[in-house]
Amino acid sequence: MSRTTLIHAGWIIPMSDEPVVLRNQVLVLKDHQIDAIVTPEQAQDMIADEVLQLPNHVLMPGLVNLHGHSAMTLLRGFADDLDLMDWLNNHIWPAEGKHVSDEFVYDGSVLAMAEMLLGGTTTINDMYFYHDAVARAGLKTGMRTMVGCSILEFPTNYAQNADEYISKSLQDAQAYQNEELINFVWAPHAPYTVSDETFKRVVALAEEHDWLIHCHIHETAFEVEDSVKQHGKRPLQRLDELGVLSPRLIAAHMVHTNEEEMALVAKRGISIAHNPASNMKLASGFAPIQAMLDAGVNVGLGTDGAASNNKLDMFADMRLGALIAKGSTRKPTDVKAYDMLKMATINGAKALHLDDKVGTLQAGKQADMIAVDLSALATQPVFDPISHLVYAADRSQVSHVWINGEHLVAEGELTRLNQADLLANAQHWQQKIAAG
Ligand SMILES: CSC[C@H]1O[C@@H](n2cnc3c(O)ncnc32)[C@H](O)[C@@H]1O
Ligand SMILES: [Zn+2]
Repeated sequence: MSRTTLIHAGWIIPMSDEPVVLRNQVLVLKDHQIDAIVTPEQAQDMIADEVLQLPNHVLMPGLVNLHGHSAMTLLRGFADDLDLMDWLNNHIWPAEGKHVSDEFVYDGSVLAMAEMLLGGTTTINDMYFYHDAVARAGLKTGMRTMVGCSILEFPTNYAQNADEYISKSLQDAQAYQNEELINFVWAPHAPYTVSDETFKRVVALAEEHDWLIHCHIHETAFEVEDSVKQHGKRPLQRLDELGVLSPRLIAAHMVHTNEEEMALVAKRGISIAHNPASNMKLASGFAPIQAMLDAGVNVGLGTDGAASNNKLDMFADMRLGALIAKGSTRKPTDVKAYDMLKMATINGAKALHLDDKVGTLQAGKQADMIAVDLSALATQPVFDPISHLVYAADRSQVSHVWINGEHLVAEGELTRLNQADLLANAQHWQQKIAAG
């Protein structure tokens, strides 16, 4: 039987191309889908199973976290104040070698997804090991999950070599073929950990299985310089020659990108996942986001993992991303509030080829949406809700979250998950990891 909910919202921001703010309108939610946006007068004649009054709230599409490693919540605060290669080689990879297992990934991913849901994230583009555990966490929490199947040339607890990463990924994906909210993506880790031969295989497999590709690219100056030493070319050029650059690719970071490369990225139709907090914390540098947008590149927003951010807070990263874009170029008009809001919603959906389903509030789309309560003192008065969402609001102001029409956060509380269980589990892992 079909179920209708009428949501009366103070402001509705559908995230169309131009900044549109609808005042005091009603969104009609029918089962999994957005049915219409109507006036309160039109809504009066409608029969509904539920009516929600959200007079001080913005209703908008859910946030799309375009780059993350969910399970790394269990390593949050484990190694701070280091640059990327020191952090990975001397701290994170040894710790992952000791602790990462199916259980670690499931528990860490559920914790991450709970944190993200409470903060208004409705899609995560993940990249980690033990893909079945990530997919199970997505099903448990109700999060729309892109399960990134990592591939490296060296052994980890999950697999011994590229062949094994690939065969396990294909096997893991089989069980989830009919799950609406779970999709699988190839995730070759980075140009410095994946060989030419494996990249070529990934391109062929992506075409064969119609999967996207998600890869860390040009994250640090060291990565680019080292590639020039090892291969005689910058990573992007190497990947272009290997056929990796296409609209299937989501390039995480692209901090060190020159003008020629931006033009190539635009020409190849690649999307970029910008991770401002992780780039600042690992001291990787400032990605030239406005220049990329000007070049016509689709740029989305990501948190990266909780071990390098250390929050999974898209509101914090929208604010940080918009501020550092201006500070780094000394141009106040760079990455305006609405540009950033697009990055965190529709641009992310486009990168994941999900924009026919989510990313905007439009009739016929799946209902991935959030309500943000602006009645807090910190977001008063309201001249422009778009400004507040990017520059003033906090994730704690997210009051309601729906994914595919399911109400997963209501009045700021998780509806499916028990917070006390999540806390107990996090403490269990803290003790285990601290014991070495
Ligand atoms: C194969 S994906 C998981 C792999 O990536 C590591 N990782 C986490 N954050 C970053 C980053 O910003 N750059 C490069 N690699 C990263 C993570 O620890 C896993 O080993
Ligand atoms: Zn990453």
